[in-house]
Amino acid sequence: MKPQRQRENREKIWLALEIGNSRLHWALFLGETLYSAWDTDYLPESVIQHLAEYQTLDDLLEKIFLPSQQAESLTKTLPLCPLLLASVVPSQTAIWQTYPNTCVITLDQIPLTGVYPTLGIDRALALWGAGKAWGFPMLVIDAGTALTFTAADANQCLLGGAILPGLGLQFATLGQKTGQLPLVEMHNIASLVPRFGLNTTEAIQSGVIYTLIAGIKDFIEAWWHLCPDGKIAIKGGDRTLFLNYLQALYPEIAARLIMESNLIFWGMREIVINGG
Ligand SMILES: Nc1ncnc2c1ncn2[C@@H]1O[C@H](COP(=O)(O)OP(=O)(O)OP(=O)(O)O)[C@@H](O)[C@H]1O
Ligand SMILES: CC(C)(CO)[C@@H](O)C(=O)NCCC(=O)O
Ligand SMILES: [K+]
Repeated sequence: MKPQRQRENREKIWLALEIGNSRLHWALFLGETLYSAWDTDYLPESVIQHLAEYQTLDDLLEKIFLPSQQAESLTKTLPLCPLLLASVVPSQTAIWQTYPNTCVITLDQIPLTGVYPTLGIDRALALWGAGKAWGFPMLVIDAGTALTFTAADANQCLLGGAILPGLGLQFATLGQKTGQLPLVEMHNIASLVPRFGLNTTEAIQSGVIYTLIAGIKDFIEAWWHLCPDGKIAIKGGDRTLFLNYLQALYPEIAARLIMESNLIFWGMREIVINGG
């Protein structure tokens, strides 16, 4: 085992951080290899400002909650490693720039053509990562805080996409902006909810989930109309739930979906390794 450890240690170690609207998404890379990926809540500003004081990557990872057995002695004596940052939350970007070895990814580093200036870096990176891994034309569905569709043609040119409130936001909005609707969540619901709900919670779950699934199906059909051989990758915190529903309701669509939570990290790796 020892020779392998030595070989790995010679690979460049770097951290990738994607700041989403709900939480932080992390990956630890050894050269081109994604060694570990995990999510955390946002860190308080006071903690981030002190991260620079940690002397080794081990100390840093402990602070950002990497399941400790994975960090192991691999990182014990290494100095703080480069942090590659992609963020769709400007206030958080500013905080993380206080970490000494940070490089913020911007749209101009991604070789997609036809992008518009305010396109989210998460959408661009996920599309680039998916297209580089599985080929273009590619449609990425991000089942995150916002639900997004982002597509590129065979020439790696952005076709565009769509943005709507994601599953959690739809429940939250109903709970917060009405007088008597409860805050509903979808966690731990293994089976399909009934289409015609006979209580308030079931009615909200049905309304949100079945219209979201219908919307996803409609975008996918429009995509295949445009690009019959177009690929589709799905990511984001609600991807499994959506995939389960699609498998039950539209198995022929589900069978063609590529499910991959790390698309943004594949996009970042392309930029680190190949400069795009
Ligand atoms: N542990 C969790 N914490 C927060 N959201 C979760 C969790 N597990 C599943 N989810 C679901 O994930 C969704 C948020 O997705 P995700 O974490 O991908 O969003 P995000 O932080 O905005 O990231 P991104 O911007 O990369 O999409 C919520 O709608 C929620 O229902
Ligand atoms: C749509 C979100 C919130 C999805 O995370 C993000 O990509 C973003 O803030 N985008 C900017 C607007 C755009 O992509 O057109
Ligand atoms: K999001």
